[in-house]
Amino acid sequence: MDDTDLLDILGDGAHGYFAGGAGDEITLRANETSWSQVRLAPRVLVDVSERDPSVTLLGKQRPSPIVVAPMAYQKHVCPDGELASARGAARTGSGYVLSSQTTTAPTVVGPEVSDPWFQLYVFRDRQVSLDLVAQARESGYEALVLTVDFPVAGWRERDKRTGFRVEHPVALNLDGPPLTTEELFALHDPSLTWDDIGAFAEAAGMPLLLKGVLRPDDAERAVDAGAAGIIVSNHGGRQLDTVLTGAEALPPIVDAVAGRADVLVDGGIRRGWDVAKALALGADAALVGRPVLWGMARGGEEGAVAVLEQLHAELDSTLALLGVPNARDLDRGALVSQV
Ligand SMILES: Cc1cc2nc3c(=O)[nH]c(=O)nc-3n(C[C@H](O)[C@H](O)[C@H](O)COP(=O)(O)O)c2cc1C
Ligand SMILES: CCCCC(=O)C(=O)O
Repeated sequence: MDDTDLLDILGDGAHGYFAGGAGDEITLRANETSWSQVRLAPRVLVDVSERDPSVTLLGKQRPSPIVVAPMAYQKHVCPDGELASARGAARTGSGYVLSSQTTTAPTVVGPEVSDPWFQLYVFRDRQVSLDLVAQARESGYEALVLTVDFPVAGWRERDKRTGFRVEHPVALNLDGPPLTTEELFALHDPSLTWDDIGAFAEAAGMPLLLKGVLRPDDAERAVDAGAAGIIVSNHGGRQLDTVLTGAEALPPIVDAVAGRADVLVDGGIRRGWDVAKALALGADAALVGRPVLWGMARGGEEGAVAVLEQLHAELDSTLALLGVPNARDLDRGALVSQV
């Protein structure tokens, strides 16, 4: 996709923050290429006159396996911010995860989309996190996504160069002058361990998913700690550069979890056939991040809808051409080999 316009729309600071990754951005690039290296093996002469993309997540049928990933500070992308992405998700039957680094309150976003999930960061001031959990519970969120790959920020050279500053992230009640991302990231609690997970699971009062898991042993530990789901993710290549990709990490994690929890994946999913590959490798759903932001940058809510509609149309085309009309029937038999 030609994205030369995004720098003009967003400016150097915001563009660097939203598009960028950590270090040399090796993982950022690998996220996309590793999906393209998974090869599909279509079956012919299957009746594909009716296709069904629905999946089951947290025990409930969902119209689509595509979920909008939690992403911070969306008012820097378009004026409606998180309302644009949430409405885009609602209009296309996509799932939605609101970031706890939101620029629109959870209470405002919640009613816009059915069964949204709330992403939580654990801040040094744990009360701030617990207050966010309470807000999410009261405004009808279905699940809590605890992100565990951000004890400290990744080494983000674009932000260091531009000094990008964030306007008032509402959830943190930070009035006062805009803060650099480094100042905001320093609010995270780097001392969080497995011992703390139980307390958040209890406070949640709703199913808990752990986001940012890349190892099967950690996935098993998450299941043992009571997680209802695992999100296999390297944070869009923004944390530790040169870590493995979602496509690489997914199969052994699916095997280790062995159906005891839902498994989702993200990072570099750009096309409907990437979504199909994620499901074929054993994921229950796939999260999409930056493409939704690029739609919003170009056209607000309508732009988010356009991106999500195209992903759904591509998935539908993939189910037909692959000879697997129901997304829930995708398995490794649809693939030549794993990455
Ligand atoms: C600008 C930006 C902000 C993000 N903010 C958050 C966040 O607040 N919480 C979180 O758990 N993940 C966050 N992520 C990571 C995404 O949820 C997701 O893991 C990743 O972007 C998926 O990769 P993709 O952008 O290649 O689709 C952010 C990603 C981006 C690009
Ligand atoms: C303080 C967290 C900021 C959002 C985030 O997760 C990211 O920029 O990747």
